[in-house]
Amino acid sequence: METTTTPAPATAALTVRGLRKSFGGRTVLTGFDLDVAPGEVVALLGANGSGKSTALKCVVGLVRPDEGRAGVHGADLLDGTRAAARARTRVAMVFQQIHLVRRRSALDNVCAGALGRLPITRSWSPAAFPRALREEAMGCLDRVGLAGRAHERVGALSGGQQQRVALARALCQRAEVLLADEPVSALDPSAAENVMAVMTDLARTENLAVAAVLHQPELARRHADRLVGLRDGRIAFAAPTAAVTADQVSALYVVDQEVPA
Ligand SMILES: Nc1ncnc2c1ncn2[C@@H]1O[C@H](COP(=O)(O)OP(=O)(O)OP(=O)(O)O)[C@@H](O)[C@H]1O
Repeated sequence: METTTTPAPATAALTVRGLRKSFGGRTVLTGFDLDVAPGEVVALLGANGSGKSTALKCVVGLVRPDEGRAGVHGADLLDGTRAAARARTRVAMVFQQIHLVRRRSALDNVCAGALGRLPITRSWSPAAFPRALREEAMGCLDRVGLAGRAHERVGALSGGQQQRVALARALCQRAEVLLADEPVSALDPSAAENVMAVMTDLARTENLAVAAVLHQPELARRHADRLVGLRDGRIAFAAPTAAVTADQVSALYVVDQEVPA
């Protein structure tokens, strides 16, 4: 398959270069580059097993890449130093399976987004969250349209609302980069559209750089500024959304197509 790429944005918040990862001798990701500018939404597309999640997990250190670099505004994320660990707090991750504490309130969960920047003695106790933080968290919930549900248990909220709480938590983390791994795959079409709209709005208004793995190409077309297509662990295309053809997207999902070595 022909690979097409366009130049990276001039000032990227997230810069990824040359990621490679193998599991048990099998290369599942190679030559992975990505740039995401502040306020930009980039969608990662590709068939099951094409390496999308591995790419995002490498960026935040959940998976250790064999090769490659990643940085946020020039600060290295992966060099193993304490500075890199600090830099990783500038990157938030939202998953398909929502990682919230269901028995805690939405507000407490959003406050928890700030744990990485609070003194280490703070415990996971709502009473320990400073008033200023609770006010900030309330503002974050307001940004995703859930201020009115702040004191409800997360477990009582719908999947779409929970995903919006997860986005509010990322805001409270004061993240500059948001990586979302299939954030709407478990949602019905209307909730998926709503969560994508909230995420895109946050990118624009909070200057967040967003990279999202999506399984719905049409949703990606409606919300993303650029599309990155992965096939068999390699980038097949990376271009502004309008420049990517339907055939290029379809080719990502063709099962038995021969791929040049
Ligand atoms: N921890 C692991 N150990 C071994 N193999 C793994 C591991 N994580 C991922 N893989 C393999 O790496 C390949 C890429 O997986 P990855 O989850 O990145 O794909 P994906 O594009 O996100 O797929 P999906 O859309 O199904 O989530 C797959 O073949 C997968 O089985």
